[in-house]
Amino acid sequence: ADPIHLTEVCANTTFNPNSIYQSNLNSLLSSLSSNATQNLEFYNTTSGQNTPNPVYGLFLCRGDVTPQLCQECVAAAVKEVTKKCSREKVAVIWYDECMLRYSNRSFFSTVDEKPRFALLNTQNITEQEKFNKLLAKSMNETAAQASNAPTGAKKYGTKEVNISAFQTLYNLVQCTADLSRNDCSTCLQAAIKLLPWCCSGKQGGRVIFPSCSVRYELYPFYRMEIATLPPTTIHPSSHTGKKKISTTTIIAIVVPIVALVLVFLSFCFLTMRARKKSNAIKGENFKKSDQILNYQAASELTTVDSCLQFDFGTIEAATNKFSEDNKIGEGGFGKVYKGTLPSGQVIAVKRLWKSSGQGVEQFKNEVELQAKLQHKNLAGVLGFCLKGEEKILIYEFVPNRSLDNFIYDSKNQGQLDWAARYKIIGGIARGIQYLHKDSQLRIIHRDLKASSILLDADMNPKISDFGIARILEVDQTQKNASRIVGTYGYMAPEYAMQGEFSEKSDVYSFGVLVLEIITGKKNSNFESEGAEDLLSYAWIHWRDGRPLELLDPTLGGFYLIDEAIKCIHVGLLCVQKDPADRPTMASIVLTLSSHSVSLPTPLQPAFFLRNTDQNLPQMYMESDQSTSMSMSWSINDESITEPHAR
Ligand SMILES: Nc1ncnc2c1ncn2[C@@H]1O[C@H](COP(=O)(O)OP(=O)(O)OP(=O)(O)O)[C@@H](O)[C@H]1O
Repeated sequence: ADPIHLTEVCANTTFNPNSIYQSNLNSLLSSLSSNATQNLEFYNTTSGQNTPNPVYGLFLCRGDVTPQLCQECVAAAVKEVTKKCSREKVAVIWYDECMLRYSNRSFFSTVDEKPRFALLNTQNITEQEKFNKLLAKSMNETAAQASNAPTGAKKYGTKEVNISAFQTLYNLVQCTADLSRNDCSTCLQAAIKLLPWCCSGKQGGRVIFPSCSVRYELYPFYRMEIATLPPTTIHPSSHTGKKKISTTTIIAIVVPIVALVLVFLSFCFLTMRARKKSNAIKGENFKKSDQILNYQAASELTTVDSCLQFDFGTIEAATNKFSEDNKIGEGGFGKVYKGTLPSGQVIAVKRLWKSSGQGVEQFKNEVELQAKLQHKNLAGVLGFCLKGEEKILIYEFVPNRSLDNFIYDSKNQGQLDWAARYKIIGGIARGIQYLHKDSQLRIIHRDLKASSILLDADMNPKISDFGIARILEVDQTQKNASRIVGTYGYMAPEYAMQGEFSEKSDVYSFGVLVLEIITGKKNSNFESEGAEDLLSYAWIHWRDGRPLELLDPTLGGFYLIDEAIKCIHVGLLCVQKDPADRPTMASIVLTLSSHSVSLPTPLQPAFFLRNTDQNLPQMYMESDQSTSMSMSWSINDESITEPHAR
């Protein structure tokens, strides 16, 4: 079988064609290829050591692959990396069976945990708690076994553990052979720690670093006969004992396993064929392995710092030194500038206020995770930039400004006819659904509002700031856990009062947005006869059987009645006081896209945060002016623990 390509990362420092670096790299790659034919499974070398631009490189084959497969894998890796990273000085490419990397810096005998990525098997496990314990224990034992080999020896370990009479857990760990015992152990521990993060509750998972990797499955994915041999260079006297154990175990374990594996493989093969088309996987690089292994890319962290980290000088140049002419807005988190990269790509640059004290590593990690979230209705994160205390986020530029510029502005309202508004509502719903359920990270936006919905050239909505609460909060200590990010008029009562946020608090904000989009009225600063806020106003019209009177007069009576009623109905259901009475985003998306869906009757919504309510904590009254802010409050503040919703 052909080697299975997983992914590669090319860093953004480049070399010139026909340079010394290029010729050193060429000889490095040919030396790696030829050493793979010498039956070596690990080889590191430096090319051009006496030139100003040496290149350091290595390959590592998985501990159980045959010399021939190792050789084929390295050859494929050389070919592919030359194509994919043709000008980059630093690259790493991973296959199922091998990895190859090179750099302009010497990385031998050092632990590198980045770039890294994870893959998970989409099947769930039962009895998660018991499984997690078993996995942690067996992984640690396998890691200890592999890292025990001395520097230069093969650092590879596998372990099979019975979960039940019918199920076995298979573990595999490996380090590059140049690592010391301690370094290998450190690297494997770091990778094992990430398993719950990527693959909790799943039947298989792997975390892959340049210096080591770990993987587990409920089926044998490595060659058992080689895998059961201990590392060749250590403890030769223990070979016989181990072999005896394996011989007796083989009879008891391997026979049923082989039968199970055959059943499993036939199942996989059939499933794979059936799903081949529908099983669309995010991330081109993972398609092949996903199809073959029924795998789904998990938060595929192709995260090399240099890929996502922009140089401060580049951003300064792109924004004309953060000039006022380039400033496009200012929000609760910082000023936003339009910028143009040397490649011509237009970007939005958010220069965060300097107040936050979060750690750089966690900031980076969070941005890296979020950069992987890709959806038509999200304003994507492209990267970040750090300098001293400066923290800057870089987004794709969305040209048509934010929704608030259209829905509340009497001059622009007319530009949004009914079809445009319905498309915007549907797009926002799909974007939130993706954040809640479909992305590998479960993200609760916490600050949905008209100004966080940007519009592209075709007036498609793109949700912005979707992970900013996480980016700014990731490293906050638990004692400060009640920090609130949110905006007056859009916050669900339980979130504003008790700091409890969930998917359902986003649903509440979505409901407010829907009502604003169709009425052209703002929930905060609401001015209208007969009601004190937009939600009461909508409810009264609904209750009195006059819902269509709610619609924005600038629509001029042109709308589809069914769609308009559906939007009002959904909007009112979303702003119910009890989160359990609010629909999920998935059911909202379904409702908006179907013709006949029966919905429950809405009750009177939660009326909350009205200017006249004297019982409200003072900070909310203040927040009316600043529209959005991060607020910390004391958990013990009595005024907050009393609910005030009517
Ligand atoms: N990716 C982007 N593309 C184009 N314009 C953007 C982008 N992100 C933000 N903007 C513009 O910058 C303005 C300020 O954005 P920002 O997200 O900082 O604040 P906000 O959403 O208005 O308020 P807050 O941050 O307080 O929630 C927005 O109104 C929008 O017009």
